[in-house]
Amino acid sequence: MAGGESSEPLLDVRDLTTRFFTEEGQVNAVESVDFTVHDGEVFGVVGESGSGKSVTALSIIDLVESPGEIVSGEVWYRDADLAGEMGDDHPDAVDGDRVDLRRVPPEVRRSLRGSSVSMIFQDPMSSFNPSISVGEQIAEAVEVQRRASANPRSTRSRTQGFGLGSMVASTVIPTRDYVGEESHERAIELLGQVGIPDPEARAEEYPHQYSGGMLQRAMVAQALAGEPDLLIADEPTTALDVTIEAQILNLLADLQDELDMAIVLITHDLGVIARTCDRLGVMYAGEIVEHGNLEAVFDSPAHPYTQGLLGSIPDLDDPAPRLDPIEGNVPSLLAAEMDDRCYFADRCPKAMEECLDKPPSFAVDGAGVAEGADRAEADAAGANGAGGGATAHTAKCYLADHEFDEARALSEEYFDESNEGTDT
Ligand SMILES: Nc1ncnc2c1ncn2[C@@H]1O[C@H](COP(=O)(O)OP(=O)(O)OP(=O)(O)O)[C@@H](O)[C@H]1O
Ligand code: NI
Repeated sequence: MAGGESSEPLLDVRDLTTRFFTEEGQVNAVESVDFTVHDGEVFGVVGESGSGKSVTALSIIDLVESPGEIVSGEVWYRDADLAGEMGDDHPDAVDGDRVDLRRVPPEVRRSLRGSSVSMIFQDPMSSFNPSISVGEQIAEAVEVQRRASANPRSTRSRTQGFGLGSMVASTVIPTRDYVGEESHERAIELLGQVGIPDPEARAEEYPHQYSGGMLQRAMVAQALAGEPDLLIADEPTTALDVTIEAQILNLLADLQDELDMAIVLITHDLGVIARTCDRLGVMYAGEIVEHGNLEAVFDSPAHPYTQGLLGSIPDLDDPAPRLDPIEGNVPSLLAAEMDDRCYFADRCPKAMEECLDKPPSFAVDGAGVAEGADRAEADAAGANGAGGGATAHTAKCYLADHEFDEARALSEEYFDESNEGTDT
């Protein structure tokens, strides 16, 4: 490979599948999800409630809780140092300067949390202890990362070079006595960086003394403590009013620029996607059903679900309208109730007989994937070092690559009849 900046993605998620094994049955929350995130870019994940956005995020950083389980998939993360450390003991987890986080020991995955990949959530209260001052908690996060980066990550050097005691101390949140002055100073600096006025004084305050927007900023500061390369933000502005939302989105954009951090931004709001993202994946029923760069997906959406979502925000400059999605219901993700067909077919105005088979991922015609000599041009045009794969516009929909044929359309009654029992 030529020198210069790596064209390999920072994160490459392949065939990720996560299920919950509940008493009611198996829930297919995330089904064979593929996407990449490149250095310094914002990748958006959009979809209705229950489509699998949060479970996708939690799967990447290995925070899925029982009865959930990641049943298959690869999560390739580019980190040359880590790849070097893992090479001897876990050769199958390493490919060049990338590491499959699914194939390294769990303690190695844990050690990356905060320092390489950080996550912020909709509810900042969930990230803070109400009885400890905000500054103290951010200082703790700084301290934890400081210790973690002072210790080599690999299991071998950990078990050989350090006793079990120091290994535990480095992974458990230190008590306040351990938090050094430097970490406190850094915490105040971070609060200032995320736009908290008078950070020195505000650091002393407790979470309940912060407004929602301020606490959201503080959570961002906490997530930045380990200087991550990738920030996963799950609906970070959903609970906020429009003005504060805009401020937080601007803050994330500034930080991303300043720190050259990549962001995965999860939202159900296409207006937020339009304002912030370079590329996006549209999720429906646990799958990414359309994927491409912002212009491609917004200008020529291929999946009728995406078309429906976009139809519900007629004016992108007016952030007010909420998604009022397509008629019908999000399907049950219980495996026993899922038919082996396009999951959107029963809500789709253009469903055809072909949609009774599960659609593969089609390249949307005329976009993203160029032929022959144009290919190199298309790759070169894919900025940010993104290759053809990253710029490709794809959709899991027969119509992405075929004309709608009235003669093969499924009548509306088709699904009503096959859903008998739900009617009165
Ligand atoms: N702990 C759990 N036990 C069982 N099922 C779960 C659990 N957590 C999530 N699920 C299921 O996984 C599916 C995907 O949920 P997820 O939270 O990822 O959706 P989402 O797209 O983030 O929705 P929202 O916009 O409401 O946050 C849903 O069907 C949900 O019911
Ligand atoms: Ni969610």
